[in-house]
Formats: sequence, C-alpha cells, structure tokens
Amino acid sequence: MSSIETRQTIIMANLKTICMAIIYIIISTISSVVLFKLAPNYTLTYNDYAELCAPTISCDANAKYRSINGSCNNLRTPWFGASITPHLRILDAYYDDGEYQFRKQANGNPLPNARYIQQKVFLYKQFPYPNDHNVLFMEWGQFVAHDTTHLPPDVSVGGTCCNLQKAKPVPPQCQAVIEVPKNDPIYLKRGQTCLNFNRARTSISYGCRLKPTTFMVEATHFIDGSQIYGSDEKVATDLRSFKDGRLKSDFYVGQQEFCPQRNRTSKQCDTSPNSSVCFAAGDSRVNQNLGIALFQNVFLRFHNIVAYDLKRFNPFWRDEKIYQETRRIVIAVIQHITYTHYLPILLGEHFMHLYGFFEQTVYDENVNPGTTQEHSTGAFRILHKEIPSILNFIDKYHFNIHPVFLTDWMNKPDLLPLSNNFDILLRGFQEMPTRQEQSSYNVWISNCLFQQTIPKFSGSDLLSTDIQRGRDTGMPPYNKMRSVCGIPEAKDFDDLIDLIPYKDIQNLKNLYSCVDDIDFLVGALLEMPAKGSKVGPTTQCIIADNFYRQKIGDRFFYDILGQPGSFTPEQLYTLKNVNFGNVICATSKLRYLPKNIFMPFDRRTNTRQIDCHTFTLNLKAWEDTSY
Ligand code: HEM
Ligand SMILES: [Ca+2]
Repeated sequence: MSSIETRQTIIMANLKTICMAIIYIIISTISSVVLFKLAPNYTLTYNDYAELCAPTISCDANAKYRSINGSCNNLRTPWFGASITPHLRILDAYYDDGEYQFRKQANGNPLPNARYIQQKVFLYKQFPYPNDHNVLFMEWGQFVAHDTTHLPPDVSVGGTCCNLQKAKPVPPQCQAVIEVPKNDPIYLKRGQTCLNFNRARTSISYGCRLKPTTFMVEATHFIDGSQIYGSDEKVATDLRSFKDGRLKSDFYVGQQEFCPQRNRTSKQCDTSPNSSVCFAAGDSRVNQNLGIALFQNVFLRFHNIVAYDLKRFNPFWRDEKIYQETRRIVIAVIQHITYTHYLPILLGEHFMHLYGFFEQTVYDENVNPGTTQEHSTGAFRILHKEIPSILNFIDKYHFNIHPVFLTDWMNKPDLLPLSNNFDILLRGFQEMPTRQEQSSYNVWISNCLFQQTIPKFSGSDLLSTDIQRGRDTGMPPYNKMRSVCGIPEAKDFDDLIDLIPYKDIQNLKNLYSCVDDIDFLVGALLEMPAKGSKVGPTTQCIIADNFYRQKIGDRFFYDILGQPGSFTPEQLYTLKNVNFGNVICATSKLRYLPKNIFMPFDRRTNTRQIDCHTFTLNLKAWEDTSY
C-alpha cells in the first residue's frame, strides 16, 4: 500500500471513530431521558409447568397470614409465587437442542469461554472511585435477592465437577465446567485448569420432567422474609422456639443474640477444623459471606424484639398469634425499605414514578408475582459489580480497626459473634462506601471466590459463573432482551453504540461471531447507567418489571387495603415511618445514624438525624383492646 493510501486509510478510520463518538454522544443523551419499560406485548411464560406439574392446592380465602411456602397468595392460581415452582420467563429458553444444551453462536461455534470473556473485557477494568452509597445498600440487594430466588446447583454427584471430567460418561450436571484459558493470568500460575460449575438442579429432582429443562426456585418468589422464616414448613418449624412467638437463637459474649447453630457437617459451611460457626436461618445461604450473615442476624434479633414488644402490649396472646403478627410486621418492614428506600436509589426516581412504585398498592390477581429467570440469572446479578473486596470493622471513634477480605470469610462467619464485632461491622457497612458501579466485578470475587489452599489452590470467579449460569438456564441473548424492553435490536455490533462504549464494542467484536450472540449478562454489564440509576436501561427495565409484579401481584403486600391480612391505618402509619436505621438501632449498640441510612458517613456534611436513644419501636397500634 502506498503512503498516500495508508494515510487515507488512517484518516478514514479516524473519521469513523469520530462519527461513532458523535453518534454515541447524541444517542446516549437521548437514551438518558427516554425510559424503557417492558413492552406490553410480551406474555410471561412457564412452558408446560402449569399443565403438567403444578400441584393442586386448596386455600382458605379468609386466611390473615401468608403461608410459609407462598401458596394461596393468588387464590385463582394458588401456586403462583410459591417455593418449588419455576422462574417465570419473559422469553422462551434458548438452547441449542431446544432442551438443555448450551446455545451456540450464529456461525455454529460454541459461545466464547466465560473466563476468556472475563479476561478480555472485564478483569483489567477496575476503577477505584467510591460509591455515593454504602455497603448496607449493596447488602440490602443480596438480602432481597435471597428472599426472592434460589436456584441451587445440582450437587447430587459425589465430588466436584472438575474432578469428574475424566469419568466416563461425565455426569450431565458436570458437563459445563469452565476450562481455564491458556494465557490466564491468575489460575494457570497456581496450577488450576478448571473452574468448577454444576448445572442448576432441574425440576426432575422434584419428580417433574419438562422440556425445555425447567429449574425450580427453592425460595418463595414474594418478598416475604422467607430467608428469615424458611420457604417450607419443616424449616420454619425448626427455626421457631414456640415460646412467645420467638425464633430460636443462641446467646454469646455479653448476652449478644445470634441465629442458632446448625449441624457442622452441613454443606453450607466450611467444615475445616479452624471454623466453628455455622448459622441456621430460613435460607441456606445465610453463612455465604459476613455481610449476608450480618443481615440475617439483624433480622433474627428484630423478629425477637418485635415479638417481645407485642407480648408486652398483649400479654394474653399465645405463641402462634405473636409469631404470625411479628412475621407480618417484619415482612412489612422489609417491603417498605425495599420499595421506599432501596429501589429509588437503584432505579432512579423517574422510573419509580413510571411504574407507580410510590403509589398505594392495588392488588391485581391477574398479575403473576413470580421472579423471572431474566431477572434472577441476569439483571439482578449484575449488582455483583457493587461488592467491595474489603469489609471494615469500624469503632465508635470511626477508626477502621479490622479490615478483612470478603473472600477470606466465605461460608465461615466466625468473626461475627466475637467480642463487639457485630456492632462494629454494622458500623463499617454504614460508614464505608460500597464499590462504585462499573462493568467489572472486583478482582477478588473474580479470582478467589470460595478459594482453598489445601491441598492446593482452587478458587472460582463469580463473573464467569454468572455468565455460565445464564447459558445453563437458557437465558435469551442480550439483543433479544433489548427488544423486549423497547430498545431497538442492534443489526450489527456498531448499533450497540447507543448504550455501550465504543471500546467495549470492539472487544465484543473480537469475541462473538455476531451481535445476536452476546450473552445478556455481558451486554447488561457493559451498558452505561441510565440517568439517575445504578444500572443500564435494559437491566433497569427487567428489574423494574420484576419488582412491579412482586408488588401488585402480592395479595399480602403491606399497604394493600381491604384484604384479610391488611393492616389498620394506625398500624400502617407506624410501619411507613420505619427505616433501616431504626432496625439497626433496635438490634445493635449503634446509637447515632444518618436518616438516609444507605449513604456513607461523611465527617464534613453528615448531620446525624436518628438518635437511637430517642427511637423506640412503638407497637401501640397493635394493642388488642378486645381483651
Ligand atoms: C455480598 C456479596 C455477594 C456474594 C459473595 C455473592 C455470591 C453469589 C453466588 C456465589 C451466587 C451463585 C452463583 C451461581 O452458582 O449461579 C450468587 C447468586 C445470586 N446473587 Fe449474589 N452475591 C453477593 C451479593 C449479591 C448482591 C448485592 C446481589 C443483588 C443486588 C446479588 C444477587 C444475586 C442473585 C439474584 C443470584 C441468583 C440467586 C439464585 O437464583 O440462586 N448477590 N451470588
Ligand atoms: Ca420470599
């Protein structure tokens, strides 16, 4: 090529880059003001579950309290939202064979290796800026996630899937382990060639065979505190003390109350001799990390405090009545915090209004309250990007006395009951900003999740796992998810410029054969956040749809009127004045908190607004004067 031709090529390339940049600026300005909602022409589907596998349930229409497994909330279709029912699907499952095999690329090749995508697009993009919101905000998300979805991996084969790769044949649930790519900067150096992955447990484990493969959610889909109380009767019964409505608990140093201990051999806990704490709660993931263990313990204490107060106002109430009334209050508080304080930060005020989230809930039995597969295996997971590497224990003088790596304390919450750690970790969560939203996950959960060093190093990568889980559960590709949200489907990679930065598009071109191949999680992570929101427009649309249906499709939603389980106006007034700060006041030794509890502490601007000394939870509105 002559030097003139070379120069022309360079000029053309530069012009193209400049044009793309201009288009990007114009489109991103437009898209920052347009709000994308789930298009109304999509009917949510369950495949054949309703006809072939759904149980027949008879209900008491006058029941005042929710059932433990979520059934009978919707009286017309009693299993809607119940535990052990499948995720709802916005779009049909995408499988190569229409049943179970991972989707392929348009050119017939397998999808790119999930760890390779992590390495090429995300791993090295780490921005250290602090978030406007604190670690409590991040952890609230996980707490709600565990309330509304649980799709356990199928671990019914003995041993890890990586170790079973030489078995003949390899068990079906182990056929999707993630091979470590040749040039991996972390794992190969440590001698690890395989990232463990068990495909999710299918409906066959529950005696129900469906095509395409269907996965059962073990939690109740409703926001109903199932992570505290359990999603089945046996778990719920085991957690109750059957005395004055209280949940079972254990007391440690200084009469500090914690969740009861469970069997040490449990799969949920580190079974090595240097770990000794393993909590029991309504959700088996209670011990997964120090943050979720902290929240589960906060709400265990909160339940028992409310039960105690109700008993004071109503000395004649029996155990069952106190338990049910307390549970109803705790669930109302969780719903109130989620919809009034958490979601506006996540989705932005505009979106809250668009969906009428601030309005009085009017129950609609035609609305299915089920958690969608697209939400739980895609959109809501991208908030894994907010997880910080380090958790801080902060004393009352605001000194950070004990920072720890989150990944060093997976499945062993041993630090929590020691000394005053519960209080100072809670203060750390309140005072420290969480990780700034960005397309990557932090390097520790990207490389050292559930790491072990004995007998040799093994660790996992949450981002690769999330990508692989999407493929496992037949997640529709990113482009399809755009279109269900009313965002134009991209015809080629360059069309993505409306929502995804130019450089990332170039990376995607190098990975996928065509724009329709891109995994939903990958595209969603790369989208620029929508105006006023923590997430991009596609994610915002899928998350909002989910929370919308879980509000107006929940007959027991806390502010619904005219149902057997509705609160009185006085009770509702009390509940609407509670925020998470009040819950923290009631359950810890923290004494001063900002009213905006999801904001980190700032010495210069912080005007403390909640004085826990003056806060008492007044349950007078529950006084039963008929006695
Ligand atoms: C605090 C640190 C957290 C850790 C260590 C963590 C870890 C995990 C792990 C290991 C899984 C299972 C992955 C799989 O095998 O498919 C998972 C699932 C999930 N996570 Fe997180 N997570 C955290 C926080 C969050 C947050 C902040 C959110 C949302 C705001 C979230 C939402 C979810 C959802 C929706 C699922 C799917 C659950 C299911 O259906 O089974 N997580 N997380
Ligand atoms: Ca639930």
